Amino acid sequence: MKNILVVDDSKFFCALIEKKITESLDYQVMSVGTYASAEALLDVLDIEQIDACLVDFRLPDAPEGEIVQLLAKKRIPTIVLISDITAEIRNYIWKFRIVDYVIKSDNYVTEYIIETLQRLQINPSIKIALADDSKTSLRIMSTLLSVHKYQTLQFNDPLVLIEHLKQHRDIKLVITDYDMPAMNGYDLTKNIRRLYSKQELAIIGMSARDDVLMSANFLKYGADDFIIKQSFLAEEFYLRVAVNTSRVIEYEKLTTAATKDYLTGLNNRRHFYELVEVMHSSAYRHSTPVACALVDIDHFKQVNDTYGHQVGDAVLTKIAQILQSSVRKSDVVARFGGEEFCMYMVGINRENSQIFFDKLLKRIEGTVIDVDGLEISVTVSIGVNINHHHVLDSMIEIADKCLYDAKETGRNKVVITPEEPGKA
Ligand SMILES: Nc1nc2c(ncn2[C@@H]2O[C@H](COP(=O)(O)OP(=O)(O)OP(=O)(O)O)[C@@H](O)[C@H]2O)c(=O)[nH]1
Repeated sequence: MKNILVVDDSKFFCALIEKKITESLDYQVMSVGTYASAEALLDVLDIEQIDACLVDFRLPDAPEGEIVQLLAKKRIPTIVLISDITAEIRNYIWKFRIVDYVIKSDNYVTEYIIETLQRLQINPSIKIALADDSKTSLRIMSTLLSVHKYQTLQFNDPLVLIEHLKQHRDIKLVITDYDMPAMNGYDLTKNIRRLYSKQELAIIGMSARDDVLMSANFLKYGADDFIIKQSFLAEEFYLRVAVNTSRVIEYEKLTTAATKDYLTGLNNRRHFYELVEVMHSSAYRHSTPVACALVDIDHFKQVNDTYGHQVGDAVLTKIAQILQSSVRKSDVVARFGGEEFCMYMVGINRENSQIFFDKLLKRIEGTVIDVDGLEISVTVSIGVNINHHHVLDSMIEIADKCLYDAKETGRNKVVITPEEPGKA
């Protein structure tokens, strides 16, 4: 477990924030009240184990913010607590590349700290692309974002960025300058919007131009936000990045909840139908061979009854992984419910279906599933329909009959639909 170091001489505040952090985050909290004790602790601790630091700007033995400098030297992400912010103090603390500062008297303070710490946990999985022809701008933005632990990719050519976005769908935010030789920010925004909706990827436009229309135009072409380079403030930049990436992540979570099985991460039954209906009608029209298989774990009730539901869940998750990793990207695997899975594969003939499902059966039988030291093996029965029927539900119904035969005739076996007369 990662650690948060709190340096504050108020015992009340330390107790309050420790309670809030341990309630809502997977962090262990260490608290000290002085600069000297923080320094002594940092000398003996493994810095890698400290995920973030929360420090009071004014400590009894270091009243001028010396603690901020100490933590910056150790490169620990730091949130500064302060009760009397002035322009001078603000400039001083930002020099040390802090994560953020928080005004202590504010009622909202603990909530804001928790949100910021939560973001520091999530941000390493968020990829942000930066488009700017100025290497200095790219470096400044990338450094700022790395303090908040975001992953960044830098592009000085917008055309290269567009190609990258076509190949990789994991970028959550693009921050783009306006003036670039190969393509301006408006055109880049328009091009990105042809590839991604606002829910899938956010865009922030940026410009140093003194043009009042720039912000409105960026937004009209599909950007979500705009930052003026001249009045650039780190705290504003971070908030805009956080708001825009959070929106995309929240949408992604909603989509995942609607389409994926919560336990195994496979497609759920509803999404299987959404994906496969289209594939199947095309395969049927073009007489492309398909295999529709139902896979059911044998005597799964016994696993639950003997070892408990948690072990049962681990077994389901492992089998799901095996099924998903056995097929091509173009095939669809879903959990249909309970211990039953459905697989739909395009372009596989009778001979290859037999080879594929026999191999899958053996792979599952030979897998030892380790659940906290407990070693379990299971077998599956598989019913496969490779005969064409234009209705998808009928394809599945026929596979289900084969599965029933596999169960009835001994389990741990594959039953494939017999050849249809006249269709050899
Ligand atoms: N752990 C766990 N168990 C589940 C889940 N969904 C369904 N089950 C259990 O799966 C078991 C299915 O049992 P049965 O339908 O009798 O089938 P079986 O024991 O596999 O027997 P055969 O299919 O005939 O080989 C039941 O005990 C369900 O409670 C789940 O999400 N997690």
